[in-house]
Amino acid sequence: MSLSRAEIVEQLKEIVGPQQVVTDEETLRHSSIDRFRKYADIHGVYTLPLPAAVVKLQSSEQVSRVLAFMHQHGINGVPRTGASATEGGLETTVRDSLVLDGASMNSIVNIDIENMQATAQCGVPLEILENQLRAQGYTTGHSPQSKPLAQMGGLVATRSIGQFSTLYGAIEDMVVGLEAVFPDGTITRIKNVPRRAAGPDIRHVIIGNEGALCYITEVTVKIFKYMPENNLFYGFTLENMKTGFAILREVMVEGYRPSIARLYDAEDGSQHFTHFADGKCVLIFMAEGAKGIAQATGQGIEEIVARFPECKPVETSLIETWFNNLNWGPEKVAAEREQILRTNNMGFTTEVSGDWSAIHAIYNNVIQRIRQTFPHAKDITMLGGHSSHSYINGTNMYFVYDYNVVDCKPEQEIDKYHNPLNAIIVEETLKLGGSMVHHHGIGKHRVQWAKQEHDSAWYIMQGLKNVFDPRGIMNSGTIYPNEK
Ligand SMILES: Cc1cc2nc3c(=O)[nH]c(=O)nc-3n(C[C@H](O)[C@H](O)[C@H](O)COP(=O)(O)OP(=O)(O)OC[C@H]3O[C@@H](n4cnc5c(N)ncnc54)[C@H](O)[C@@H]3O)c2cc1C
Repeated sequence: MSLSRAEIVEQLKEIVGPQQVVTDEETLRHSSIDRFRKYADIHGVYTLPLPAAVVKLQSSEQVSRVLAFMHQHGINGVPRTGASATEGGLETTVRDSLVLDGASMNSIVNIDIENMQATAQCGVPLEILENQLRAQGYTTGHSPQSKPLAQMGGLVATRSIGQFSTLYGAIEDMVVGLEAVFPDGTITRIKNVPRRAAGPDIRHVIIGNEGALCYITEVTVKIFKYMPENNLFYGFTLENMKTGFAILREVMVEGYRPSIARLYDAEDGSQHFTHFADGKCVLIFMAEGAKGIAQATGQGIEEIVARFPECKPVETSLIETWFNNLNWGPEKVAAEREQILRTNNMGFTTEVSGDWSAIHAIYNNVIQRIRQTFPHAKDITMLGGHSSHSYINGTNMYFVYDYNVVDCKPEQEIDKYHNPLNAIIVEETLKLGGSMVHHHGIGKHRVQWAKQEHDSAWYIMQGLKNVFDPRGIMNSGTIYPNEK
């Protein structure tokens, strides 16, 4: 027989101690959502079932005991660390869920310069780890825009990516080993080695699981030498996205690895680079690393861009200024809330990827379909996007859309605007063989396309869920559609 809400809370208090179990209404409301429902949140409207409690976890052993308790009684849990999620991964859609907060597990366990790796608990904010490393002349190389907010567990759980990905890779390229706890309470540790061929790479069962398979408690990542004195910046304006994609492709195919390689369309470019975009697309690069490498990379980029006469260089200090103000901390989140309340105008993003032969068509088809078919297109105040992470075989497209919220209650906003716009972007991407999600995770609002995204490989995805979370207690409705 299932436990009542009061029984869940009582038994949890016995497991972790009463101080660690938070049940005040205000905390529970804010813990029932993430930034996908930021409009409703700003207006104080919460429509999802409130969790029974937020559990402040202190150790892997506690995580193990709590998961085993949930597993035994069929209680749904939503793992959380930095709470910067944007795709509904933190929404509590099941009654009497528990929010499993790992933010207090925040020790940097080891910085191992000899072996160029750092180990941190799941609740260590990336910015804290990065600052400690930089003080010693090293870097994680990971720099998502949410660096001041996000923590190591969530960064790994979402397969996050940072602004310097073209050089350092995304989080999956950085993770050496990890510790995680599975729903039956098993604590498992994947050891730190440079490489091995001992069967499939099981790190990938954990990286990107979005809390739907296991709880990440500790992470070891690679570190790199930090040499900002060698950074070189480049910026260009150009007429069209097609040329921009062609340049990005050339840079990647010729083997250059700038840390930043970004292409903005005219609308997005005007938003970010008001001081010089002049209604044009914008292409920017940063070269970094050891001096010789940074200079050779910069020279290579200049040579490639020179083959495209429509590109006009801009003063490099303009790019550096933009770069230094890119990240989002709590103050920008607060300012955004205030602005949305004042203007009723808000913005969202949807990030996808495609190979070189598809990406321009994905970009065009999405923009045209939104402009021509979205019933509330007149409320859109900005529609565009950028490519920010390139690979030898393709790139991503990060669509950005702002709109005025007109004639709808706060709780209706996502269905009137955000979800239909998301749907167009996902559908157009899947049609051309791309991936519907490049780096924010599937969350709960792209989950209806998860099977289509994976197609016949869904067999493997489903197998993981069946084996590791047979009772379906881990973040129900995230990655795996809720069949009930
Ligand atoms: C302003 C802004 C900018 C952003 N920029 C970027 C960017 O540049 N690149 C990028 O990749 N993302 C970006 N994001 C998205 C977000 O920051 C990332 O997804 C980040 O990795 C989430 O980390 P977090 O600690 O905040 O996780 P949370 O928000 O707490 O959780 C995210 C997801 O991971 C799960 N989870 C959290 N902790 C654990 C754990 N310990 N074990 C298992 N599952 C867990 C949660 O259940 C949830 O599904 C941005 C978000 C914002 C608000």
